[in-house]
Amino acid sequence: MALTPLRVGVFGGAFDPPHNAHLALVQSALAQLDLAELRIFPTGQAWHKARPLSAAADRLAMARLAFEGIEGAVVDTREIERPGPTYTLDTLRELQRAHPGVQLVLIVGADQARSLPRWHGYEAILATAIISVADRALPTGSSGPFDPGTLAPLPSGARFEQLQIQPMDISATDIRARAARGEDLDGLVPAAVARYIDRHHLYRPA
Ligand SMILES: Nc1ncnc2c1ncn2[C@@H]1O[C@H](COP(=O)(O)OP(=O)(O)OP(=O)(O)O)[C@@H](O)[C@H]1O
Ligand SMILES: O=C(O)c1ccc[n+]([C@@H]2O[C@H](COP(=O)([O-])O)[C@@H](O)[C@H]2O)c1
Repeated sequence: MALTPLRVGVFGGAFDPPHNAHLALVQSALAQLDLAELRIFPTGQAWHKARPLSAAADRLAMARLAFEGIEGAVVDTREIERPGPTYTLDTLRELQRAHPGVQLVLIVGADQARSLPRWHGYEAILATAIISVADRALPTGSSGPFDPGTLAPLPSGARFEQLQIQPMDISATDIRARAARGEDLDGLVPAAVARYIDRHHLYRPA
């Protein structure tokens, strides 16, 4: 009888800063996706983002404050430690080598799911991991469910799962702008992250 492989969740992000929608996503993934654990990867060098990220040490410290109290969630430093541009495929391959036989479940918001064909090694990623997609509220207020059929090309054998979360109109971009104006971040980031941003004067104009 074939044993069902253990499922390990993979959730990456700039986390500049981590916010309450990230937290909801992590909690929903652990509740819904039958994961042995969920590994969270602050990005090293985000080749796909135009703006430079905040220091890795700050993003890592905030990710630890945001996620490490959650049972089953583990903050993983390997993308920050790996030199060169951060490619998710490298992370998936490293995890496969370290934990042969596990089923990797890559968790993304709908915006990132739609951009998957532009990711490095797109077809290999879809051959390696199940993609679990959380809907993301669009800034206009509309929230379109992600449809894998709209991905072109869609490799045969690609597997998708939907992750149910309450759509939350929260983005790190908006939080950085609010912090720059000296506004309160209550309800947008965990309290410990808000204190870290304040103490380290993150996102303030120079
Ligand atoms: N409000 C949200 N709802 C659903 N998914 C989200 C939300 N915010 C971020 N995500 C997902 O979390 C992952 C990491 O996101 P990231 O750290 O880039 O946050 P962000 O808010 O999108 O940041 P930025 O505004 O700086 O681009 C991505 O897969 C993204 O789709
Ligand atoms: O590997 C890639 O080519 C790739 C392209 C775009 C995004 N990603 C990953 O997707 C995750 C979410 O990206 P972002 O921009 O929302 O922080 C993060 O872990 C990125 O490293 C990865």
